Amino acid sequence: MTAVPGNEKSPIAMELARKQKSISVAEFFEKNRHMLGFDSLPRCLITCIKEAVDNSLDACEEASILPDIYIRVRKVDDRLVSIIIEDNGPGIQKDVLPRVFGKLLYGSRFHAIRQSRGQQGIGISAAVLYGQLTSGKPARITSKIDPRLPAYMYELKIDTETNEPRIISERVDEFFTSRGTRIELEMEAAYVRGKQSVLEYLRNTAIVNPHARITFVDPLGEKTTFERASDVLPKQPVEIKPHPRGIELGTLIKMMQSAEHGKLSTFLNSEFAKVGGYTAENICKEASIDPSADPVELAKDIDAVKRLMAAFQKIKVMAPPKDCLSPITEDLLKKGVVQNHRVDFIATSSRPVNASRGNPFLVEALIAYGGDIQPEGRIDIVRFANRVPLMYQQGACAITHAIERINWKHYNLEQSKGAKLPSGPIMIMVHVASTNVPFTSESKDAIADVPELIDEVELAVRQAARELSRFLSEQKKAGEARKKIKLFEAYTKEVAQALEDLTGKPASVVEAKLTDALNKKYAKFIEDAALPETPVKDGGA
Ligand SMILES: Nc1ncnc2c1ncn2[C@@H]1O[C@H](COP(=O)(O)OP(=O)(O)OP(=O)(O)O)[C@@H](O)[C@H]1O
Repeated sequence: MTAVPGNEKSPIAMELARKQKSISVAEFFEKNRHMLGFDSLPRCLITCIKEAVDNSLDACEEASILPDIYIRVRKVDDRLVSIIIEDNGPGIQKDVLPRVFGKLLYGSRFHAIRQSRGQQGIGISAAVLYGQLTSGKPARITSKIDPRLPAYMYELKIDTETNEPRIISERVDEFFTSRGTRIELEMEAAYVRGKQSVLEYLRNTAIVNPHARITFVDPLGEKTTFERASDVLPKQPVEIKPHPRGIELGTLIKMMQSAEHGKLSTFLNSEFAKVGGYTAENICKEASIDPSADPVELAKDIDAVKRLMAAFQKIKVMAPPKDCLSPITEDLLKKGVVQNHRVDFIATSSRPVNASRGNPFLVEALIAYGGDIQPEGRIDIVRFANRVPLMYQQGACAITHAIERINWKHYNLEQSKGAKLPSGPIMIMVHVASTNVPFTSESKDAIADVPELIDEVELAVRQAARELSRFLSEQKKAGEARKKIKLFEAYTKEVAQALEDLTGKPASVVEAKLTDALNKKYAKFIEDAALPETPVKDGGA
C-alpha cells in the first residue's frame, strides 16, 4: 500500500505555508471598504447615514413605534464631518450594544425569513469602522430602552484583528431623556447637493416610508422636515419558512441534514411554507422517494435530492404567503409622489407574491408623467428595495434592465433608435419587497438579474405603462381636436358672412349654429381645454 503523501517538504512550499494566516472579516473590509459603499467622499456620508436610518426604521417598526428620526451633519474642518442620527426606537440592550456597533457580521436579521431593510449584520459596524479609520475617533452610542431607566453611553472602536468591540469609555448619560438610540460619528466625507445627496436619499426614504417623520439639519444649519403622510404603521411582516419554489440545492441539503423529523413527508410539511400533508405526499411520489425515508440519510444521495428539487417545480404548491412582506401599497406610493411633485398623470401596479431561491418577493410600480417631473424630458428611474432607496449603480440593476427590455414606442412614448430607455417627462418608480433581496454586492446598490424577479418587474411596469399609453393617446387626440377647434373658430365669422351672402340667412344666426355644432362635436375636448393647466389624471391600477 502506498503511503498517502503529505509530509514531504520543499523550501518554497514551507515559505508559503509560513505566510498562510486567517483574515478577520473586519480586516478584510478595512482594506476593501469600497465593497460596502465607501468609495467617494459624498457617498461615504450617504452610506453611513443610510445604514443608521435603515436600522432606526427597522427597529421602530419591529417595536410598533411610529418612527421619528433626527439627522444632523456638521463640518468639523476641511476634511472631516460629524454626524448624529437619533431615533425614538426601542433602544438596544446594554449587553449587546458593543457588539452591534463593534463587530461586523453581527445582527438580528440574517437568519430570519421576513422582509427587513437590514439583512447582513454589517451596515452600522462598517460605518463605525470607516469613521475610526478616517478620523481616528471612536463612535459614540447612547441608548435608552425605557424612559424610567437611565441611558448609557459607550465610546467604542472595532479591533480589526479580532473583529471585536474595543470599549474606550462608558457611562450613564443623564441628559438623554427619551427612549431610543443616538449614534455620533466623525469621518472623512463631503456634503453635496443634487440627485445623489443625503437630502435626496431622505426625500425618497420619506416617500416609501410615509409613516415616518424625518428631520434633517444640513451643515449650514438649514432644517428640512419630512412630515408623516400616514399615522398608520405598516403591517409588521411575520417570519416564515422557506418556500420550495426556487430553493437551491445546497440550502435543501443543509436543511435535510439538520432535519429533526424521521420522515421525509413530515419534514417537507413542517419545514416549508405552503406544503401541506397532501402536497408533501405528491412531491415524494413525483420524486419516486418513499415518504417515510429519513431526510438525514437521504441528504447523502445527491440524485434523490435533485429529484426532490425537480418535484418542487412540477407539483403545484400554493403561492408563498404575503404576510412576510410589507408592500408600500399603491395608494401610499401615489400619496408619497403627489406630496412631493406636481404631475399630469400617475398610475400604479402591484404584482402577486412570487418566490425566488425560496424567498417570497413582490413588485410594486408607479409611473408619473408631466407636471414638474423631469421637465427636460429625461426619464427618471427611482428604485427601492425593502423600502430603501437605491442611489447608485442604476445601470447594473435588474430594475433598470427590466425597463430596458420594454419597447416604449408601443406605449406612445418616444424612444430614439438604439436607445435603451424612452425619453419624456416621465418617472418610473419600482419597489421590490423580499425576504432576501438578491443584491449584486454587500453595498446593496443594485439588484441582481434573477430571472423570476426581472420578469415580475417588467410585468409590473408594463401594467402601469398601459394606463400611461391610454392617457397619452387621449392627450394626442385632444391636442389634434384643439387645433381643429382653433382653426374653425378663426374662420367662423368669415364663413357665417359668406353663408349669409349665399343663403340670405343672417350671419349672427349662422355663426351661432356653427358654434353650436362645433361645441357638440368636440364637447369632450372643449371641457378638457377648460380644465386647469395640470390636472392629475389618475390612471388607477
Ligand atoms: N437604532 C437601532 N435600534 C435598535 N436596534 C438596532 C439599531 N441599530 C442597529 N440595531 C441592531 O443591530 C443589528 C446590526 O445592525 P447592522 O446595521 O450592523 O446590520 P443589519 O441592519 O442587521 O444588516 P445590514 O448589514 O444588511 O444593514 C441589527 O440587526 C439590529 O438588531
